Amino acid sequence: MAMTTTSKKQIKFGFDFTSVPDLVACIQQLNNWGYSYACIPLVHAKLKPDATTLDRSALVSRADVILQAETWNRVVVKLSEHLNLDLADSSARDRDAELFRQEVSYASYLNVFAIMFQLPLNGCMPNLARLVNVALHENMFINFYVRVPMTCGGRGDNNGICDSDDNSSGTTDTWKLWSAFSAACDYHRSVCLALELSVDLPDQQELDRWLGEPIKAVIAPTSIFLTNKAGFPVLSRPHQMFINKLFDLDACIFISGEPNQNVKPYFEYLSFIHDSNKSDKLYSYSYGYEDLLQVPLQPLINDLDNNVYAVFEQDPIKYQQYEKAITKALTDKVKSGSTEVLTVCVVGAGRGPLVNASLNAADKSKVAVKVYAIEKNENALHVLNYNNENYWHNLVTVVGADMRTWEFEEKCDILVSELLGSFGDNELSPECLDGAQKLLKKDGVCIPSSYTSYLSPLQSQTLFSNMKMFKSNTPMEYLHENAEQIYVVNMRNMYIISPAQPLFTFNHPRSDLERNNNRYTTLTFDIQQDCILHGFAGYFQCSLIQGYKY
Ligand SMILES: C[S@@+](CC[C@H](N)C(=O)[O-])C[C@H]1O[C@@H](n2cnc3c(N)ncnc32)[C@H](O)[C@@H]1O
Repeated sequence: MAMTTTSKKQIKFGFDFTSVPDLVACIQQLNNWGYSYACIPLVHAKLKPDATTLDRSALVSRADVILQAETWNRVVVKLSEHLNLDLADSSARDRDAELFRQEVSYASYLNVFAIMFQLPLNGCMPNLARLVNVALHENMFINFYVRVPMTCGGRGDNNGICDSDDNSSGTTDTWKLWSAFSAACDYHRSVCLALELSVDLPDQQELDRWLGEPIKAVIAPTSIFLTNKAGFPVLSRPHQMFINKLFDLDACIFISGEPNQNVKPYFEYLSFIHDSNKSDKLYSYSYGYEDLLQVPLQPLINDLDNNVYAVFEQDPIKYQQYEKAITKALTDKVKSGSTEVLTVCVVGAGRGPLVNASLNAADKSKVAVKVYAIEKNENALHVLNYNNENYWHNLVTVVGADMRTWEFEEKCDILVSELLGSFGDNELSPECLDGAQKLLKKDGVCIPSSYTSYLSPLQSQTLFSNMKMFKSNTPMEYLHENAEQIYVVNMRNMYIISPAQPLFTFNHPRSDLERNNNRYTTLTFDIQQDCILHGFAGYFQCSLIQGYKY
């Protein structure tokens, strides 16, 4: 595929042809412009829109052999616009249903990239949804792109289409129409959104809400572009900002306009704004893992392997912050009059990055320390012993034990750990540290000293579909089990419905060790607009030592 390659990711570009008298010439033109994908009507222009014949063998599309199979894989075909599957007249409805079946069947035979159709803006679509479900049931490899204008006046020149006589729902909110349709298709992962951008963008909230939808294609009409002084197409600032967010979703961007105009500059301009968008280091690090659900680790029950430790150790920020926090704790102790050798216990030491941080901190603060590394994973102990001999000059005491039950004659001044899950306490840090607190002197310091989990309501059809399919290919089979599970995920295709609120806070050391760690609370969120609650997004904030957060 001829796609734009940048250090960040590839963008897919295409052109949306309104009619294609000569398909080979059209694909040639596409290549000349540097676009990769073609969006074309499936049915040849020779077939008049009002044709009623069911025998379209000579008319449907073109013989598939005129294009190579891999070229068809880069084609999105548009179903006939005149099909109306929800007509009251049953014979006309049945005729259109048969034409729909034929077109979908032929598109599926061609192995096209996707099948596109317009969502009826009168809100009348139950039979369309039924036929889409039937088609998906019969052919699991097809993808439907449902073309929806982001605002009601956004579909080409058909301004005010929602006000037409057959407007049965009376709604002008195209998001609601899409949402109802997608629910009628049970949020099937092969029913995706082709969002048509409008000249006037809706307000920020509505824009953000679209980002929670499975947008796989974006139709950018040439009419949304402005012309700069040099005569080249440019986008307004709000359009630029929105399209940059769409690039992140990996959607294919289709320019739509007159094919006889020079459309190459549109593609060049969009590539330019994509490349000038400042690159996000973390994003490129996690590229390919967006919206991928993973079950959180349970390092207390399961012993981690070396790959997992290696991933932890790549964190560019965390260990620097720990080193700073341990340095502060050591200097604070010395300032407060302590002259003896200070004892640092690293509990859950893994392969030793926090031991390194402790030794570095001792060097920096010029405080004499005695370091203990406590780890219950017997395999990680080999690495700790190796590091001790080869790098730590045998200055560290390596202990194979569970921190909750280890008997320690002395007490330590500083208890260092990193037992936090993505939601704070979900890897049982509070329970482990409560058990380890007996290792700490009365005036000892815990690093981290506290952490708080945060929660916000979330709309994301993509995450919801991924959740449904997590344990099986049959969405219903494990639905409830899957829905009760928490996941670690790098979220991209989502909309945060309301800002996050703090949930549970844990402090260390605790004065009320007799209290268990069960927590229950209720949060109330202020919701500004209609949306679908698919789940909750959680994260945590941690204070290593007062004044330090990561
Ligand atoms: C999230 S890992 C962090 C490892 C290391 N500190 C790092 O930053 O790479 C947590 C470690 O704590 C260990 N661990 C968990 N619970 C423990 C317990 N109760 N006693 C001792 N070690 C424990 C696990 O085996 C694992 O090595």
